[in-house]
Amino acid sequence: MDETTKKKKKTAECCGYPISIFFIVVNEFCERFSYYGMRAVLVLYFRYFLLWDDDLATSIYHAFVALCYLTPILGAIIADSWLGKFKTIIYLSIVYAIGQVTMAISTIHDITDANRDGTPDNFTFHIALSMLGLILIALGTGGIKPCVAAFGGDQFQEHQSRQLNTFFSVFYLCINAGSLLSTLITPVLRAQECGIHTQQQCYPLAFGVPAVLMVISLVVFIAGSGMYVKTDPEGNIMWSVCKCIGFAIKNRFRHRSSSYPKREHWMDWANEKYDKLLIAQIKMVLKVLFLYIPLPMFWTLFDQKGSRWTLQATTMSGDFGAFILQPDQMQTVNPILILTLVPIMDRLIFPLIQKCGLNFSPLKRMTVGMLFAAMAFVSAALVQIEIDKTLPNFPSSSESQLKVVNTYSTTLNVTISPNEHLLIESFGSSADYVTFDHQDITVSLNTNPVITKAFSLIKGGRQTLIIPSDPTVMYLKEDVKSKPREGKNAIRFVNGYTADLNITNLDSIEPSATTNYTLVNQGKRDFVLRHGEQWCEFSRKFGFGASYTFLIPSTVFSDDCESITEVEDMKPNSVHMALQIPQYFLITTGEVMFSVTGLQFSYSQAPKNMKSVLQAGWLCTNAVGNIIVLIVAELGKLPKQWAEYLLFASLLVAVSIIFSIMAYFYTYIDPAEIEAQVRKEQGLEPEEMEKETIEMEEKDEDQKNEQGVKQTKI
Ligand SMILES: CC(C)C[C@H](NC(=O)[C@@H](N)Cc1ccccc1)C(=O)O
Repeated sequence: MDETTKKKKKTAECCGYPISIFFIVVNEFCERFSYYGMRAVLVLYFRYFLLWDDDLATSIYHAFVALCYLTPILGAIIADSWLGKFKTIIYLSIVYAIGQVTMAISTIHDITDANRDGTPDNFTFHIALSMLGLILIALGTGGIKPCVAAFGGDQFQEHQSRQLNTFFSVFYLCINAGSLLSTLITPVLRAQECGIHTQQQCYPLAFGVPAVLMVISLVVFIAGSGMYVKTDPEGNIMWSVCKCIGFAIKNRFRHRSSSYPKREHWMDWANEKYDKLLIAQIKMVLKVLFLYIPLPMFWTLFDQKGSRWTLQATTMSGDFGAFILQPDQMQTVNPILILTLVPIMDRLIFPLIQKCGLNFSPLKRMTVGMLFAAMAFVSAALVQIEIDKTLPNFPSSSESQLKVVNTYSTTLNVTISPNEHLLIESFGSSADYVTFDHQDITVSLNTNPVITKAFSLIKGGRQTLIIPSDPTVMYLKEDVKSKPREGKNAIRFVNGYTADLNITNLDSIEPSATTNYTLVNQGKRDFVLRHGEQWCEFSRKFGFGASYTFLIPSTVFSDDCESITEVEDMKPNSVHMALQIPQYFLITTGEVMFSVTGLQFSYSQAPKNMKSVLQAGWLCTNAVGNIIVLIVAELGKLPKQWAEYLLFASLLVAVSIIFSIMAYFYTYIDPAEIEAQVRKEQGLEPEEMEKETIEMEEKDEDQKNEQGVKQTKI
């Protein structure tokens, strides 16, 4: 039975949809849960389990994401040239599940924690195992990605073209439902404590649940195997494509003299040796791939949601009254909006546009999607301008900033050479930082006798001059010079008490000493101060992104911690995270128009034996977009973040103009019809041809109207 016949095999239907689709969308839901769930805790695993620094953790994370969108090419080649989509999905899902299990095992600290101190003793083992796991996951997730969407499309018969379009929307909904649930659940699992010998953050559970979901995904897919329409690969198609293109180029070069008549298309130079059908199919694929060239720019903006926009959120306030939103949780707005916008677009907006007689063809939708993404970045720039107004005035690389804290018993007159005079009361501080364009300063205090001391400030840094109860030992302490990470608050204590103090979660602190900064989350936090039998409790409510120095006086125990003074080194964030919602709304509207349409378009414009290849080409635009983000991050940025957002928005507008011109010259095709025409011209399979022609006539006209199809002969 050849493939065309298989396509006509009657499949079980429910409400006009093939029942097999149910297994495919559930499989996609579980797979995306597995992928995004693992991704949600990956950077934290690198940072706090493997103890990598921020730069290494984020670079490896982005490299992994880019790899996940490069491996689709491999999966597509295997599927279209060798195993077929069904077997490729099964085999690569097994690789994927093994990868997830390997990753989960690599996070069990007890495996190498011989001394039972809660940290692994052999990091090489954990790094090697997790890298192996990640490579297998990238192979699996990327490899099956182009096959699953195309395999879903294959389940539909010719008369189900409207259902086919809805399938791609439902498919996208499942992706986002899976990713939304897992991004909410896995961080909670990670926050649990577990372990055999010592209780630690529960990474094995956070990675284990995605591994289980991947196994379920595989089982669900296998469960549907009796119902699928399975198309066999037609030999090593990719190799034939490469050879055919190579021959056309060589042949064209050999006949470059003007004495040879021109051919309609450069691929026609392969006519002498290759089948007309193959040449026609290659032309279809190349036309679409050419159209994809500008598309990575969309993903370059889109993928910055996870990086730049999350960083932007760390400088904002996430207090929504009824709940507190962490900066990285803001990203879940995207899948939530997808779940609401896809049905609205499909059921309301697109039909309405069609009713108005406007031809909103797929390529027009994609162009508008790009413009929405550009508007999202303009919105991000406006929000950034608002944030910048509230940010502290951090020192430039040539400046130094200094603040003075006085824990001496009386008010002091502090003179900082050459002409800075500050009057600072006991257990108080200078109002704000003083900026110097030189590093060497001399500080004089109006004590009796006058105390004078020279200091060298840090270039580009912020410091506090701590004047303790014995001012002769005044000293400099380095301050935070950027907003604390993840919207947390940086706090520290100066011990003005006469003896050592113990403070909850901090090391013991000597008299006159200052602790290093500790990061605390938003909300009410309690600290217990102890010295021997004496203790008192001290509570403070924190917002987002502030920094404080708490001055502990000698009377701290007699007045039950009441006299602790708070010095605000950095104001809490005041611009609300809700202001990011418009930019999320715009980028998600853009995503629905661009990504869901692109998925459908890549399927509908591909010849039947190259459906996965074109899906892989589509996913590759995402990989290139991710790589551009990496390069831009490395190359440094514009001095102002809002300017960078505007630059990206303008670049995308320029790219969308180029894309719209390319789209104008693109003629939509029905690959099946073109293949039938070529076969007819070749005088092949007359019976088969007849059947196809009848079916094509029966085909739903709606799709053509919807897509603005202009049938053409390649
Ligand atoms: C890039 C892929 C083609 C598209 C797809 N991604 C999405 O649908 C995102 N909206 C999912 C998401 C979830 C959570 C946070 C950000 C984005 C995919 O993964 O297949």
